[in-house]
Amino acid sequence: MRSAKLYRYSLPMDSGVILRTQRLDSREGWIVELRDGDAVGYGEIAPLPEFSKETAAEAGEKAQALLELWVKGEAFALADALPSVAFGLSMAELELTGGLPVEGNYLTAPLCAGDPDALVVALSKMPGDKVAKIKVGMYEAVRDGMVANMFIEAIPGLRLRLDANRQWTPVKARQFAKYVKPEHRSGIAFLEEPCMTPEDSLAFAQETGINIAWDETVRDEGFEVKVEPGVSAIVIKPTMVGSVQRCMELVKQAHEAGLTAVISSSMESSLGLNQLARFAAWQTPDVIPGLDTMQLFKAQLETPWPECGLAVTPLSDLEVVWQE
Ligand SMILES: O=C(O)CCC(=O)c1ccccc1C(=O)O
Ligand SMILES: [Mg+2]
Repeated sequence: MRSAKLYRYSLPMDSGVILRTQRLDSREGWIVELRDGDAVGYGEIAPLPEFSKETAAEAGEKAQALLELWVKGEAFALADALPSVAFGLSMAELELTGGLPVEGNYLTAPLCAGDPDALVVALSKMPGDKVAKIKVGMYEAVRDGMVANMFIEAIPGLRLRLDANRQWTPVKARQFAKYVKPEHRSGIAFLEEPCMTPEDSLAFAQETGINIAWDETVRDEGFEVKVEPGVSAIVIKPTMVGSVQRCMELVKQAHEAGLTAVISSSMESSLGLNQLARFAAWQTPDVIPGLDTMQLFKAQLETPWPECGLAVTPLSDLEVVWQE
């Protein structure tokens, strides 16, 4: 006997969270609960404003329509579903059927969105390989270059991930590269999406010897994983990419092409983030995932994130918007 519930959540965010042009005061999304006999599975559907194409309202409506069919015994038709809906429903089904291993990789790459000193502290506590992620492209490219240099010099063995979110013109990208000493360039594991177009980013990688990674490009129409000079990784954000099956296919293609696949957050709640940590441990066991986004929240949801002291709202406190 199948049954399902759709919960609505709204979680307060840290006051400084800015997404592209807008401040994000609260994170809005849906949790699906699937039941079949004694088995239960959860999934999170939370389009990210300014990044996802769909809104939370649209995703909620589509999810409900698919859930209505599912409780009647039909399979989820996810091929044309909105990415966030495809991800949440497929994840809930995977958990329901016992397909998602319990063990997670909670050793995420510390994310620096502002204070470099906080990052030095986080890195000094990090066991094993030291990997960190820094957002660039928001201020002067020259400053970004100096910050990258400084970290690589200060922390031996650091593998730095940088992310410009397509902010630079080729000229600005070159200004950045000029300030990263040639002997330090290999300390940059990759720079995500330096330029506005993939063509300019590829040219930048070849010109500078700095490896790049695709993130936004992975979600572009017609994207295919391929071997390209200067490209070392693809970043997979399941909420923006789609079903777990599609994400697994991308991981497999990346590995076949000799690329690193990095599972990364779209600022899911602690419930979704925990599932991503489990997904990452399973699908990309040798790679540190990009999941350091709990620091952007002021509350957790249902499943606590390790070592996060924020209060946890249980699912039972949420509004159930639909159930059958
Ligand atoms: O990838 C990570 O390490 C953290 C997540 C992250 O940077 C991110 C989170 C939400 C939206 C966009 C991005 C991004 O990679 O640009
Ligand atoms: Mg990115």
